[in-house]
Amino acid sequence: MLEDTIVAIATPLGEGSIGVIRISGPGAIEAGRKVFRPKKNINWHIKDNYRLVYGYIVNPQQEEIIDEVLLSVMRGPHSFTAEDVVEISCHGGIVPLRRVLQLLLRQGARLAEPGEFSKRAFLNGRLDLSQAESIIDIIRAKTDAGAQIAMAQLGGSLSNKIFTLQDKLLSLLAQIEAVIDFPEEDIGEANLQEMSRNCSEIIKETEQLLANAQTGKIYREGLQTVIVGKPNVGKSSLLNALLREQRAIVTEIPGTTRDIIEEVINIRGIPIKIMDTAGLRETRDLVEQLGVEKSRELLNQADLILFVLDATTGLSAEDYRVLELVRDKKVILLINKIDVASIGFDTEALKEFFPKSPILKISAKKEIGLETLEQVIMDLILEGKVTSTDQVFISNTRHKQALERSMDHLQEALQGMKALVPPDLISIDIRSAWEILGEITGNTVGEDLIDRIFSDFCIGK
Ligand SMILES: Nc1nc2c(c(=O)[nH]1)N(C=O)[C@@H](CNc1ccc(C(=O)N[C@@H](CCC(=O)O)C(=O)O)cc1)CN2
Ligand SMILES: Nc1nc2c(ncn2[C@@H]2O[C@H](COP(=O)(O)OP(=O)(O)OP(=O)(O)O)[C@@H](O)[C@H]2O)c(=O)[nH]1
Ligand SMILES: [Mg+2]
Repeated sequence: MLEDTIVAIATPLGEGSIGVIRISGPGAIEAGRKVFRPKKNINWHIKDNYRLVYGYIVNPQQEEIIDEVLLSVMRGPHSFTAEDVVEISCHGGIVPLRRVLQLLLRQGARLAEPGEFSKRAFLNGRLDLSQAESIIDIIRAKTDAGAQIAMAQLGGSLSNKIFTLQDKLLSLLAQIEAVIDFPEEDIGEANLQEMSRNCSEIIKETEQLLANAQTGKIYREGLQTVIVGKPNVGKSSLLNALLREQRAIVTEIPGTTRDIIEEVINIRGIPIKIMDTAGLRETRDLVEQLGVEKSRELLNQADLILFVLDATTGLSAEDYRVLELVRDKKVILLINKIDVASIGFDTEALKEFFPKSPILKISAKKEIGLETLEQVIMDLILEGKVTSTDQVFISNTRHKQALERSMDHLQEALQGMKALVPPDLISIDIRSAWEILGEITGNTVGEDLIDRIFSDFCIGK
């Protein structure tokens, strides 16, 4: 157990109906006792946890009433941090909260670092690392589905999966160690086959987890969508139409947009981060050049490209140059300005270039075809999969990378078995795979990583 007592304002600073201050640690109850005057005389050492008591926060030196509050005591280990916790619900304004906080700091509590309550819950074994990380995902969830996935993770869905994989790795390791311990016994063919089978099984399960990582990430972080195309095709008009707001400047002059304009829209529950970019072309204008450069960089990180073409001009060499840049991306081709289009657009040529990409005819200006576009975006994101949010989702890049590294070792081990590599070498890979999986739940991580993860949390969390 940690020795010091921490305190923080747990609710956002601003005008609210109530604001909560949370104290945790061995001195929490003592600190609370010194500043709280219950309205009715109660025995402070009440045994019933979770009782809400009405009273006042009083500056003990001056007998000055600072706020009218409700206070609760949660004795460790039956609390969020597994330590003694006191919560004070004040009136939700900056001044009462700050004054109560100051008062508690004078009683020997220290200001909590960001994420320190959750970190204590982790260090005290109430939550593992992936569960603790899910808390921040719940807070930052942008949609219902995102929150649901994070809640499942808080419930231990991912941890359980990882523990199962780790168990299987340990069994495999035991098999291999047996061979190492008794080197005189040849690794029989049957034995070897079973080890390979078990290893392949674990690889398959890891693959399955990784397979939905992309969808998980989208639910968690939203979909990075970039609108691209040559100048003047109507990219900014499209952004405005999707936002239903005149956000970006639209003119008939090619090269209007220079900076990246970023907004989030909500398409049927999935957060879509839409970025309007400078039209891609060779240019002598320095400012425009920088914009073009930024657009190109953005393309690499994009999950989805909305490629805008101009129906009034038809396909040009310039279009092809830009199309070339997004060849290996998820692309939706939009033929814009169909409200005035006179030229027949050669969609066959486009289809050849992008056989898998949907082609839609729209008018950003007249708002034609936008609903279809939203539907197509949804279909493309979910890839026709009916995603039920109760499967185990990998949504966090840290978890995904750990799985991938673990996978590398598993592949190496499997190859080793097939190539009759000495078993002690194979066991090193299996051990590494096991250890890396432990980074997800936190049973094999260093202090540095733990500090880094929790410092990303908000203050008071
Ligand atoms: N006021 C308040 N609301 C809150 C929190 C909090 O700390 N304070 N939470 C914080 O983020 C979340 C709730 N999380 C919590 C998780 C565990 C325990 C807890 O006391 N667990 C004990 C007792 C369980 C039981 O009664 O069975 C335990 O696990 O031993 C409390 C809150 C959201 N709402
Ligand atoms: N008729 C018609 N005109 C459109 C449509 N969409 C855009 N325009 C016009 O096309 C011109 C360019 O529109 P923008 O949205 O600024 O084009 P852009 O692709 O953002 O241009 P840059 O920022 O310069 O790359 C403007 O005059 C728009 O009004 C459309 O669907 N129909
Ligand atoms: Mg523009």
